[in-house]
Amino acid sequence: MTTGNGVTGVSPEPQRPRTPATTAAAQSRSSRASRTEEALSRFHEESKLGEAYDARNLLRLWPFIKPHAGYLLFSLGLLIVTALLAMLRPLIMRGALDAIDTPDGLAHLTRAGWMLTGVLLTEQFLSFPQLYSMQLAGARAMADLRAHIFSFLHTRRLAFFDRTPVGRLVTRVTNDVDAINEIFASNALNAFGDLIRLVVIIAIMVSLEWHMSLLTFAAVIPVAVGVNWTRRRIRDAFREVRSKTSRMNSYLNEQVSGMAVVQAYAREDRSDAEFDEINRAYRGANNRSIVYDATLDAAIEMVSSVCVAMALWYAGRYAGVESLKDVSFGTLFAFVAYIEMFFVPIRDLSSRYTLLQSAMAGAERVFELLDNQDEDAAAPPATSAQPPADATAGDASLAFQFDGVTFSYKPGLDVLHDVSIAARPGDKVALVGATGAGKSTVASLLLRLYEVQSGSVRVFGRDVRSYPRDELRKKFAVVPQDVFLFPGTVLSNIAAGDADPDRARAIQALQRIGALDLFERREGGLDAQVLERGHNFSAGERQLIAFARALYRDPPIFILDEATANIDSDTEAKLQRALEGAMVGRTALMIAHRLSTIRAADRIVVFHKGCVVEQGTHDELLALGGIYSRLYRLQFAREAQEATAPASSTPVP
Ligand SMILES: Nc1ncnc2c1ncn2[C@@H]1O[C@H](COP(=O)(O)OP(=O)(O)OP(=O)(O)O)[C@@H](O)[C@H]1O
Repeated sequence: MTTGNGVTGVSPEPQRPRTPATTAAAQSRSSRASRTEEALSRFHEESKLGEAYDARNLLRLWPFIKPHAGYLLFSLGLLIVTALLAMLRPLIMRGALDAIDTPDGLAHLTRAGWMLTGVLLTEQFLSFPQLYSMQLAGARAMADLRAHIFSFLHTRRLAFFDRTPVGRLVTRVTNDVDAINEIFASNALNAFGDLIRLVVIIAIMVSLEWHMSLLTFAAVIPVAVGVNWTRRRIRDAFREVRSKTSRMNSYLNEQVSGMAVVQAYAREDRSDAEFDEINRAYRGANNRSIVYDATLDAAIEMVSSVCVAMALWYAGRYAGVESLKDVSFGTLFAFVAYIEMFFVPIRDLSSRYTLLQSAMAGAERVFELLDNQDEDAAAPPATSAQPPADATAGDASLAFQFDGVTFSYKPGLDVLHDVSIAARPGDKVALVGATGAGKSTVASLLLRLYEVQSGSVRVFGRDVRSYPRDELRKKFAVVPQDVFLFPGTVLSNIAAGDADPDRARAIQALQRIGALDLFERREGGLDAQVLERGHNFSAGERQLIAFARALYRDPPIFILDEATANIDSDTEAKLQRALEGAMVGRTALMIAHRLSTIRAADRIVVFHKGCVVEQGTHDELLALGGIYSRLYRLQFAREAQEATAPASSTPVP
């Protein structure tokens, strides 16, 4: 069900009598809900673009078209030939009709028939390579553009993905590029041929009979007014179509990804209603573009018919007039044919213009995305290892070091405040603190997924901003809380990022965490198929794969974000011991909620509301009697009692 203001609502509840208090509460709820809707809609809907289309956006496509320009030129060459050939047809007919009363009139007619056949066949014969080469150029250029956008996305910082819905990005790479491709696929570049045709037709018409030509040309004025009137509206309609497509893709992406929650919370009806709303908006935007397009088409068709009628009227009215004496039947026939031909390129030009508008809308969106380079220029240099001007040399004997780091995802809302942490090579540092205290953010900054606002983050003495991206990331292996698996096999997932997976190394990695048996028992073993997002593996199995992936990578620093959260205590105990061996000599940053993780640490850093409030060993912090000791008493002490017995009795694999 949809409310009047366009906000989707759930199925109606039974009406209760409303007191002033409940009404006020309901109003406040509804205004909150509509604010949320507005915010969501702002997030999903496209930003408003400039008033006029910038045709320069189409010129910016040239680098992608240039490598395939040969096909394009070939196609345009053929286009000129076919356009000129089409012009010959009425002239051939005129010759035949004018000669019909002469003694060899029939022979003329037969010759004209053969000539027409020849012209038509040549046109058709040439139109295949013309269309084929045009579409080939377009398909290849657009494939290059899609590849460019995709690699461009890889250079964006996470902050960019935080504020851009996935559906919008999908729309850029698919629908918007398709809209540009329509220039080639629908032969919009035939506009070039249309113009040539128009010029030739005008020249022929004037040479045939200039009075009647002027009547026809006068009709161009209402057509021009009509085209101009619809042009703006079609452009706006196309912009809206693009925007609604993007919204629909975003919504579909969210709903399909969150299908488990939708079904578990019986949210299907509400989702249907929301989708209905988006779908209706999309259909409305499409309808508007269709209406304007059809109106323009019909108007041009009507003007063309009126012109033919006027030409016939003129010829009939002034048949005996001196200046028209030489208008033969053949000329009149050819003239009427040229009037119809005259409006074809005009009509085609307007529909090609419509396509061009759609393509420009697509190009505008694509380049809007590609232009955000400055905003997200935070992508680390790919090759240069030059440190930024404000980077100072750090202590090279430290594996990593946070020095007075302050960071916020949104301006003014500090998530980390003046954080200083350091770890020597081989140290195991645990970050402890309440939910939302900023622990995972520390890990993100270490990988330079986000940029610090002040202070510095150094890895092996070097500011992370001075590292080429690949070099920095190679120093880490991350085992996140929520493991992402790519479709493929267990082996390809363990060897993620490795084009040529090393099976022996993957087996060794699984062996080291004591999970080889578990995966070998599975049908297919290491070659068992992993479906999208690893849905056919349990959360614990996914975490084990992530551990194996980390060991396979063999980096100097591990980041474990509550990495054993989904593993049963028995397996976790085995894993802990196996990891102790595997991680000897390596540095680890462990984000910990469980005592077992904290126990493995040499040093514990306690976070509270984005600040480091305590640092030290387990015993030191207990003795301090601060936040950690309170946390320990409330949470870990019970866990310790429960875990001691089974954990200590479990044999090491
Ligand atoms: N991408 C993001 N954009 C905006 N805010 C974010 C983002 N990621 C985290 N935050 C906010 O930053 C704060 C710290 O988040 P962080 O994930 O670092 O906490 P945490 O201590 O790891 O929490 P948890 O223990 O629940 O994993 C939280 O208030 C969170 O809402």
